[in-house]
Amino acid sequence: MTRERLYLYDTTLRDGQQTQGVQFSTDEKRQIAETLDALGVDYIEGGWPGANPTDSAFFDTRPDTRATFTAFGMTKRAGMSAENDDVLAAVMNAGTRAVCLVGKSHDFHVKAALGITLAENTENIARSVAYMVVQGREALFDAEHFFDGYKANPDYALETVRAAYDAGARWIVLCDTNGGVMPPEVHKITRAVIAAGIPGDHVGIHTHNDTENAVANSLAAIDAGARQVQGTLNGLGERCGNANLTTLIPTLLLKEPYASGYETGVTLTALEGLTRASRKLDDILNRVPMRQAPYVGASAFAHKAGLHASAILKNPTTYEHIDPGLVGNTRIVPMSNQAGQSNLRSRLADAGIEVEKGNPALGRILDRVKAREAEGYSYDTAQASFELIARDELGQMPRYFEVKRYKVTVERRKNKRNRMVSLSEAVVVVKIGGAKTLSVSESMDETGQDRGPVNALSKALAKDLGPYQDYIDDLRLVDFKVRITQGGTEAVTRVIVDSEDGQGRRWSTVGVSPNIVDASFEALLDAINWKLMRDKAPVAT
Ligand SMILES: CC(=O)SCCNC(=O)CCNC(=O)[C@H](O)C(C)(C)COP(=O)(O)OP(=O)(O)OC[C@H]1O[C@@H](n2cnc3c(N)ncnc32)[C@H](O)[C@@H]1OP(=O)(O)O
Ligand SMILES: CC(=O)C(=O)O
Repeated sequence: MTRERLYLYDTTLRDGQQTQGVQFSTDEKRQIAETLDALGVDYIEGGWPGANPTDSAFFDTRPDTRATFTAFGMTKRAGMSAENDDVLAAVMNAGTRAVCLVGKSHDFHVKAALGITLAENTENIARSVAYMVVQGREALFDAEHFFDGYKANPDYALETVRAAYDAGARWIVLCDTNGGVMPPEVHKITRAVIAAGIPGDHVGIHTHNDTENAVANSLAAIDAGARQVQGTLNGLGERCGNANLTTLIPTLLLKEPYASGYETGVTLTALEGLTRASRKLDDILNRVPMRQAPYVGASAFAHKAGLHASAILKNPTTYEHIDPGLVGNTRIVPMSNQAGQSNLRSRLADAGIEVEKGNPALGRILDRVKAREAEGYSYDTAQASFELIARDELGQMPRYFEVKRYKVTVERRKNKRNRMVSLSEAVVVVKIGGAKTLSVSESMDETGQDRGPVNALSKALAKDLGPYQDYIDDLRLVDFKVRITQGGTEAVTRVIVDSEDGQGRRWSTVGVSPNIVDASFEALLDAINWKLMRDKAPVAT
C-alpha cells in the first residue's frame, strides 16, 4: 500500500516565540533550527523578519537547512500595493524559499480588527499571494480564525481561502487561532473546504491548545484530508500553546491508521532523537522538562505501582503503549509506597545489586522505604538515597564516617562599607576511624555574596574529610529542591539535592526534618556517602 506524503511544518521559532516568557536569541534560534532539521521536519518557520531586531538578524545569519526555511508575515495592508508595503517588504527581503502570510478569514475580524470591507480584505489576500508567487516564492496562506469564521459566515471564509489558492498559494493553512474548536467540527469544516475545491494536498492545519485538543484537532484535520500539519516542539505557542509536535510526530509514525497511511520526512532513526530534542529545547529555555509529557517525559515510561512493575518485568508491553527506545526515552521503575518487591528488585538491578527472589532483606528494605515515605521521604527520584538504604539492609554499606555534631549560625551585620549583609557560618565535627576533625566554613562566594547556611554546611563538611578528601573534591551540588510535606505545626521539610561529579555522574538524595537545614544536611550526607560507596573508597581505620 502506498503511503500519502504528510508535511510537517514547525513554528517553534515563530508561534513558539509568542509564548509568554519565551524570548530566543539568534544563537538559540540557530540551535533549535538545527535540532528540527536533524529531526526531519519539512518546514522551519524562522520568525517574522522586520518585526524585531532578533528575527531580522536571525534571517540574515540563518543556518543552511534541508527543511524549507520560511519567513512569516501578514498580508499587505489596505490602501497600498504589495510592492509598497514596507512590512511585507521586510518579510520578502529575508529571501527565503517559502513565505507564509497570515490573513483574516473571519468577517468579524475584517470589520473589527482591520476596519476595512470584506472585498478589500479578499483583494489584499489575493494580491499578497500573487506577489509572493511572482517573486518565485512558495506561498503559504495562514487563514486566521478560519474555523470560527466558517461557523459565522461560511461563504466569506471560503471566499478568502479560495482567493489565496487561486492566486497560487501552495498551502492554505486552516487556523484554529483561538483554540476553542472541537475535533468533530475541525473534521467537518476541513472536509467542507476540500469539497469546495481546495485539494487536500494543498490544505494545512494550525491549531492551538486552549482546550487541550490541539493534537486531536490536527489528527481530525488529517483524517479529513489535510496534508500539512503545523506545530511546535513541546507545544510552545501563544497562550496555551500550539499542537505539540513532540506528541504528534511519534503518533503519526507509530500509531494506526497514520503509520501505514502516511509518510513524513521523519525517519524511525531520527525519531530516536525526539526525547533529546525536547530536552534540548527545555534546556535552552531553562525550563524543567515536563515529567508527564507523552512519549518524551521522564515519567512517560515510569512504572510506579507494584502490580505494574511486576508485569513489566515479565513483559514490558503489559503496561507500555510503545517501546520507550523508539522515541529515545527510557523505562524506570521507581521506589515508593506504591511499590512491591518487583519494583524493588528492578530498582536494585538498576543500581547493580542483584538480590534473589525471596531474600528476606527485600521485605525489610520495602518496609523501611514505606515507613520512611510515611514520614515524608520520597524515593521516587532520590535513587541514591534509596540505594544507601538497600545496601544498609543487605549489609553492603560501609560506615565511612560519623558526624558527631554540627552548628550553623546566620548573622546579619554591617560590613566595612556600612551596608547590611548576611553571613552564614558552619562548624562540623566528624569522626573518621579513631580521629575527630573539626571543620569551619563560611558561605561567602568569590563576589562576597552570602550563599546561605546550607552552602556553609556543605563547604564545612567537604572541607576536611581526611582520607576521603580526594574522593569528594569533584563533587558539586547542582540543584536543591525544598518542599513542605505536611501543613500546620506538624509540617516537615523535604529537601532533594542533586549532585554531580567529574565523571559526569548525577544523583539525587533526600533528607527530611522539621528543620530545613537539618533536612538539607541529611541529603548532603547521603550524597557524599553514595559517592564514596560508588567509588569504592576504602574505609579508614
Ligand atoms: C494569529 C497570530 O499569531 S499571527 C502572528 C502575530 N505575531 C505578532 O504579532 C508578532 C510580531 N508582531 C509585531 O512585532 C508587530 O505587531 C508588527 C511589527 C508586525 C506590527 O506592529 P505595529 O505596526 O506597531 O502594529 P500593531 O502590532 O499595533 O497592530 C497590528 C496592525 O496590523 C494590522 N493587521 C493585523 N492583521 C493584518 C493582516 N492580516 N493584514 C494586514 N494588516 C493586518 C492591524 O489592523 C494593525 O493595524 P492598525 O495599527 O492600523 O490598527
Ligand atoms: C497564524 C496563527 O498563528 C494563528 O492563526 O494562530
